[in-house]
Amino acid sequence: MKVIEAINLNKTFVNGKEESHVLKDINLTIQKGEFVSIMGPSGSGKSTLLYLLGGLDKPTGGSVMLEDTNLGTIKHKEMSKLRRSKIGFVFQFYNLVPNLTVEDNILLPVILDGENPKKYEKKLADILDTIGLSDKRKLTPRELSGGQQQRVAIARALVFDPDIIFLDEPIGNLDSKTGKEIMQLFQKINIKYNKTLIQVTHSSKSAKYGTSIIRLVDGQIVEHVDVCDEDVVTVTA
Ligand SMILES: Nc1ncnc2c1ncn2[C@@H]1O[C@H](COP(=O)(O)OP(=O)(O)OP(=O)(O)O)[C@@H](O)[C@H]1O
Repeated sequence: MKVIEAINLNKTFVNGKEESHVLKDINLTIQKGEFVSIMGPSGSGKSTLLYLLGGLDKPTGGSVMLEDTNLGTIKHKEMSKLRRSKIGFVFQFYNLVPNLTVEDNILLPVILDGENPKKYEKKLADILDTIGLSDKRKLTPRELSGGQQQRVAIARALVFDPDIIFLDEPIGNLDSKTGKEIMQLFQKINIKYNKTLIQVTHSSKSAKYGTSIIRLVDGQIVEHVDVCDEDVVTVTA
């Protein structure tokens, strides 16, 4: 089943008199359950593409369809609703609130949404178990390692049980051992929970935890290929 489709997608930034045409006629389809890695040289438009696919920015031409919804024309209020119910984001820097506990950071989207966090107690316990931080729920981010902080950010992205999770260089700030553990967690989320994941990465090692690779060069897709079976890093969940 198709979850995201980009049709003749273009993005041009205008700074004064200067125009930079960053994405050029991108056409792509992402299927449910895919774990896609967007790769390419610095400045090729990877993050721009991720933000357009996730509805964080609007195209200047063409469209992004999330199932039946056109993200370019959707109203602000509907987009906020969609973000809560269907889409999660994890960034390179964890963006946690320093003086809130692990559990309050995870439940922040629920609290901001005006919902009763008590209703999410079971969900919270399950997510803490998935990310392996059940015993750290009362700590604050400064009492955690970088990898643990990223796990909390992942948990926060999972709280509304989104279908699609967007990852912008999610292990870019971590050492290689911790990065590997986080990639294994994403693979578990992809396989065990059947979530669609889309990540921007510079690392071909981390791309191998996924199912396909999109290569961007100068704002154009030059390749969208499956990760070869022999290359896939398989984790026993
Ligand atoms: N808001 C903006 N205004 C103007 N130009 C922008 C804006 N955002 C991105 N760009 C430009 O678009 C181009 C692509 O940026 P983008 O961040 O998508 O690339 P990237 O492939 O993710 O790069 P990197 O690997 O270095 O993070 C760059 O030249 C950047 O300067």
